[in-house]
Amino acid sequence: MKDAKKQLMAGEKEKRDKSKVRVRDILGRFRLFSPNDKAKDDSSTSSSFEISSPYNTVHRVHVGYDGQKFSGLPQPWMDILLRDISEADQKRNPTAVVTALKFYAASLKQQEEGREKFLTTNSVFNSSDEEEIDVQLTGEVLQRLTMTEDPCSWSSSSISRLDALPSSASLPSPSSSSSLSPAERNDLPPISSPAPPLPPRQKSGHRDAPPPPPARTYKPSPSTSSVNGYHHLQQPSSSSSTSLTATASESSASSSSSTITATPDDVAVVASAPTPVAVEEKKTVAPTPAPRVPPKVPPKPAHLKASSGLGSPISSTSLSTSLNSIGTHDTNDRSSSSRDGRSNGSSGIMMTSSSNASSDADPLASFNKENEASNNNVAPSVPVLAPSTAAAAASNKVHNALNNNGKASHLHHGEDGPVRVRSNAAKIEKTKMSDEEVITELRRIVNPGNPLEHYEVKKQIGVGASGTVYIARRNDTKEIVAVKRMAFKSQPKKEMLVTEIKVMQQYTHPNLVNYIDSYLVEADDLWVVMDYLEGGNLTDVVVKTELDEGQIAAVLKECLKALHFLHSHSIVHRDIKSDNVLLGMNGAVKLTDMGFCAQIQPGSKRDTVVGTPYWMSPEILSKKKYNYKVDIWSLGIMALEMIDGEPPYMRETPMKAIFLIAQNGKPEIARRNELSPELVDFLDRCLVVDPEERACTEELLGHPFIRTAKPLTSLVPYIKAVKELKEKESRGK
Ligand SMILES: Nc1ncnc2c1ncn2[C@@H]1O[C@H](COP(=O)(O)OP(=O)(O)OP(=O)(O)O)[C@@H](O)[C@H]1O
Repeated sequence: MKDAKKQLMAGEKEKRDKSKVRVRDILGRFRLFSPNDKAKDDSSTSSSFEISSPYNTVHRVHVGYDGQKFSGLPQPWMDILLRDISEADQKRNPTAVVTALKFYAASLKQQEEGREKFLTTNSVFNSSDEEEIDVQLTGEVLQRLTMTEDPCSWSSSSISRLDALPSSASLPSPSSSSSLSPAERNDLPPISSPAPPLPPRQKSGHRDAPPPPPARTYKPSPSTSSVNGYHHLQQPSSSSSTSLTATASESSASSSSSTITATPDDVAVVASAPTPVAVEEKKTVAPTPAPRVPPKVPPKPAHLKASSGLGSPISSTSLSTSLNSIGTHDTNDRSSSSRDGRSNGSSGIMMTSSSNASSDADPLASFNKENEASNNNVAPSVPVLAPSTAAAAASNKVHNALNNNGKASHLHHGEDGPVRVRSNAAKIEKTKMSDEEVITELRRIVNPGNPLEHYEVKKQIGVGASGTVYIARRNDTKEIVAVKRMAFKSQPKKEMLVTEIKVMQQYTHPNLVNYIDSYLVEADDLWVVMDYLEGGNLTDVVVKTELDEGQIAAVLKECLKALHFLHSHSIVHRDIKSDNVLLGMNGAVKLTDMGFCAQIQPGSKRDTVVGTPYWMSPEILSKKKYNYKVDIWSLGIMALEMIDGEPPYMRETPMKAIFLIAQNGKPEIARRNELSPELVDFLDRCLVVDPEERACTEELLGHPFIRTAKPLTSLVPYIKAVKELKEKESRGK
């Protein structure tokens, strides 16, 4: 290995001397990223755990925690948990374990659907699909957790939920609401003791550390047999749990639950009967609890005050709260909830997952809304078809969803004339569009005709999760473009592709990869034609070379300009990482991959889990409400990528990485002492756990570190060197 590296280095020495490109002495991550290696790596990491994939199935895993260790997990999960997170660590921070388990559960869902993006360094699809996977903690777990860890870590999660509570709501939380969770303790060490030290990330040598997990292609371990404790329960998709209300036994660990208690995040602690039955929990009416003194509810943030009506309470009879139910908050039938948040005689606490943003479950909803709103300084709205078309039906669906989102009432025409009906009295319609509707919508936004009449496809340049990217030449102008071709019908998240095209069509900026055309050939072969960025992606550069601080500042400045543009149009990118930064041979730096973009109305927040674990902000991982500040966190992680060649915890398994992010919050800056104070401060402003305290694009664009940016041309020798190295590598194969 060392010899090969020496040879490679020698071969490039001459050029490097000339261009002074500092080549990184680590190639592992890059190699793992090669599409050819993908299948190999996947197969090497897969084991024998297989889960069938019935439609509309709820998988529920009831997890117990006795203060010492987790129980009730299927054995393969337990094996992975023990392999990745030591018992001591589990004990130290069970909440972080739960966060990791939630992601693991979601990864199984992804696996069932044949998607392999989850728990890899590739992007994670949003969690609206994950609502049907459910990890529930049972028994004494809440009580134990609140006793064994910092009790305030639970309540801090509740704080974010409390934002949406009616101010009169009481919260009989066992813990104080004033303290911060581990994840919120910015700049402080983890709760009880520090996390296990990370492997040192020296420039050279750290790749020779103990064998790392397959970094870019991690896949959860499968098993050949069905597993204990893993239930498949048929349930209509529309009835997926969306309540954030959670219940727990209050005092007696062995008795059935008698008190409704708010729990952290979306963690459902179902009735503490020894063997709870998942689906029935929704129908259970908890006995009326003894009155409890409500703790002080933190003041509601100003941006939520005006929208209390949006936080339509969810019935406490919806006891089953999915760990993965976020992002589905508009699908509940809230008709049974009364105004004060109580229902069916239950005196449980009502919490709502509704944010005052539109649904995350359907990114189109917000987009269509945006289209309808006049946004003249950006781009023309997408035209609306006649109501008789399927597109109009889809559009109506979106309208219904928006109306039913608690934002508007509508007129009901009864015998005695129109009656204004409260929006939350109407049945909420699930906003998810059918495949047919999505295709109709797609047809509406793509160019008509055959792309082969306009473009000549030259050669393949890359393979992504959703399709293959080619170089092509435009017949009329002879311009070289990139074409991404996707088999649309087999895409797991068709709406996201439509979203991506819409974002690209509507928002053009010098620091975004610009859209040129799109076509749908024979209802399946989707072409998206865009700028060709010959320099490839930033990942290749950060893995193979070491940029200096001036160059790092130059890249960050360009990314910040793109983010500033997106954020000022209320768009959050949600998947910022080096893989999604493309480079031109002239040093141009452009953001790509708009599939996860979402519209966030100013002042509002979202809660769908979207992104790529290693780059994800703590608030996304812990399923709190978030806003555009998530991009700033990810940008900080990307800065660390440029410094170290990889994001923090990259050498850990994804499960452990999620645990560590949830536990530690802000990552350790391994080479802090080697960095300029300006760069350290820049990182410190991006990697702030509390998003309210985290810098915005405006602040960062004026940051002293960004002012040290070198000209973009300084990147050119690096981009060229990497291209040559890659070509050499592919010739050697
Ligand atoms: N406009 C472009 N110009 C040059 N190279 C590109 C362009 N778009 C993508 N690529 C390259 O093609 C490869 C595949 O890109 P793609 O966007 O499909 O990857 P992905 O992000 O993994 O997939 P997906 O977007 O489907 O999740 C990557 O190496 C990327 O750098």
